[in-house]
Amino acid sequence: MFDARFPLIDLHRHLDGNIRPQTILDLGRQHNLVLPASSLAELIPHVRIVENEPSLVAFLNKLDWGVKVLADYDACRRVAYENIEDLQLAGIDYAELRFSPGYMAMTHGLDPSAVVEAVIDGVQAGCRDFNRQANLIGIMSRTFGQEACHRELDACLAHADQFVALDLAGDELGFPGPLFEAHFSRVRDAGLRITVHAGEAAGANSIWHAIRRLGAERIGHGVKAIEDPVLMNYLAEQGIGIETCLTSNIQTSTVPSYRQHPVRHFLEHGILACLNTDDPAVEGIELAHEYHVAAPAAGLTTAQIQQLQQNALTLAFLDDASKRALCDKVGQSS
Ligand SMILES: O=c1[nH]cnc2c1ncn2[C@@H]1O[C@H](CO)[C@@H](O)[C@H]1O
Ligand SMILES: [Zn+2]
Repeated sequence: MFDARFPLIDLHRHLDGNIRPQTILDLGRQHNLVLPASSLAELIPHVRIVENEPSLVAFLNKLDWGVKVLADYDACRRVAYENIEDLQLAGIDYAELRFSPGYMAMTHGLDPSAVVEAVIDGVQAGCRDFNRQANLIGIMSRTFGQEACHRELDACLAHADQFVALDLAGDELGFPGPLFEAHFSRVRDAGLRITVHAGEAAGANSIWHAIRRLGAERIGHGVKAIEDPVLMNYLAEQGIGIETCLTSNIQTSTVPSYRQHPVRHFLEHGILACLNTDDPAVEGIELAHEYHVAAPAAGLTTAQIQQLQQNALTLAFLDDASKRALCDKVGQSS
């Protein structure tokens, strides 16, 4: 369904939502941690969605074992490195990998700034070894409150030159955008780009707030934009991107079925929507599934699916020269 002559891009992919079940087992053994299971088959239901969850928060619980095994900085480096190998295995040419250093540091009392360093190190080694291109987006996990998010932001801004953007993720209903205005003012002062998870669990107002008060240029999920025609026009006119994650939206019960997903309306309205994974290991999918299975099931034509692929390049936090270089590299190898 996607065009192999054009770069395959994942702009919304949580590095800490993509920790391999086998790695969870390995790290658990290595550090003598108590896990809910000792075999892969028994572990899977604890770390992967096997049945759609009733809510976003229920879905997010499935990410927890992945970070609970991050007992030291080597473990953080390893999962970052494996994330790049996964890009190669999935045929993804360019990804923006996002992670929450505070969430990764939390269980074993690691220093979030040193977690950032370990992730950068693993990503750089992976990009060399697997001939991939990736940029990093720092996440503030709203679920742990304003103070924790300031500390996460400190850790990211201490390595500001290694990030292209900052994001806000986690429990959108429990911790709404207005709690994080001061944080994003710091992000803007640092000259970083901004994408925000909004309109996933909460409504269209959460998207308006992310754009107007937080400075979002892209919106993660943005499903609820469909409820507000004025917002739909605004997104199209301003070229604000929607990072759509179809399977994730089903698994969190944000939308009842692929067929009822608003992505078709976004495209028909001229909104720059693109297709992404979200948390591939937890969801049990890869980007190819979203293009080949989920997008057709959402009622998209081949032309619309290729539009999604092009929109990802338009929306990437890359300069024009890097975008051209990426196209040239893919064009030459296909
Ligand atoms: O689909 C999602 N919606 C909102 N937050 C998410 C989603 N997937 C992961 N995270 C959140 O991102 C951080 C880890 O990168 C965690 O806070 C996790 O809960
Ligand atoms: Zn996400």
